[in-house]
Amino acid sequence: MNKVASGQERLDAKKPIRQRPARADVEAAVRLLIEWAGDDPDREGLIDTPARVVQAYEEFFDGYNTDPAELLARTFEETNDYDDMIVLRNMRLESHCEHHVVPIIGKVHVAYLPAGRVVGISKIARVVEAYAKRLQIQETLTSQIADTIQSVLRPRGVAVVIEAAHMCMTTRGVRKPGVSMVTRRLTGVFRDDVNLRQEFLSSLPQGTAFT
Ligand SMILES: Nc1nc2c(ncn2[C@@H]2O[C@H](COP(=O)(O)OP(=O)(O)OP(=O)(O)O)[C@@H](O)[C@H]2O)c(=O)[nH]1
Ligand SMILES: [Zn+2]
Repeated sequence: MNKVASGQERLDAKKPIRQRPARADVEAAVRLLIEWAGDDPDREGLIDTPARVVQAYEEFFDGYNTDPAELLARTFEETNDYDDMIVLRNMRLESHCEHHVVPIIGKVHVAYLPAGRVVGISKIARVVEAYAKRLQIQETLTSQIADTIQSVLRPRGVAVVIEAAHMCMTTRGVRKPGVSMVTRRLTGVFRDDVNLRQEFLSSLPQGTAFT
């Protein structure tokens, strides 16, 4: 098992990153937002909405409760010299933009080249979730996923590509539906070896962010 954090760091990771405000205060804040929208928070259809929104936030932002590095702590020695690319394509991305707190919906593709040890594939998807379920910008999300896998698993290289639609651009503001943003982070051999990088990038499905 890789060493990923000291005992104290591990204990800290189980706590939320920040002290949370009281639930009642947050529900009161949602009431205010309903009034700001122009509606009556006491009408029947809205009376339970503050509680629902607070609960939804617990789901949307559950990533703050998880230490992504810890998720990769259990690795398996690969004894048959498997040394080629391992690719997880088409992981659905559901995140929220840190500027407007509206959804970012897309796809995440992750590849790594192992150096003796491999990780359970679901753990890669869990790392994606742990960072996606936070307030994000796409560039940061992309880098965090790649850099965590690189620093904990220490493979020969990691490649992360994200293609996503930002609701802050499609449903408000500039209102450009159909636009997707593509970001990528390459480490190790994926950064240095043009052919390898090309092999990975050309294996990715194109234009799939909205499905
Ligand atoms: N680079 C980057 N920008 C993002 C991301 N998500 C949203 N944005 C942009 O963040 C910017 C915030 O700009 P501001 O001028 O501060 O906010 P705003 O007045 O609401 O901007 P508009 O969306 O243009 O109306 C906007 O251009 C968004 O499109 C992201 O993941 N990465
Ligand atoms: Zn936004």
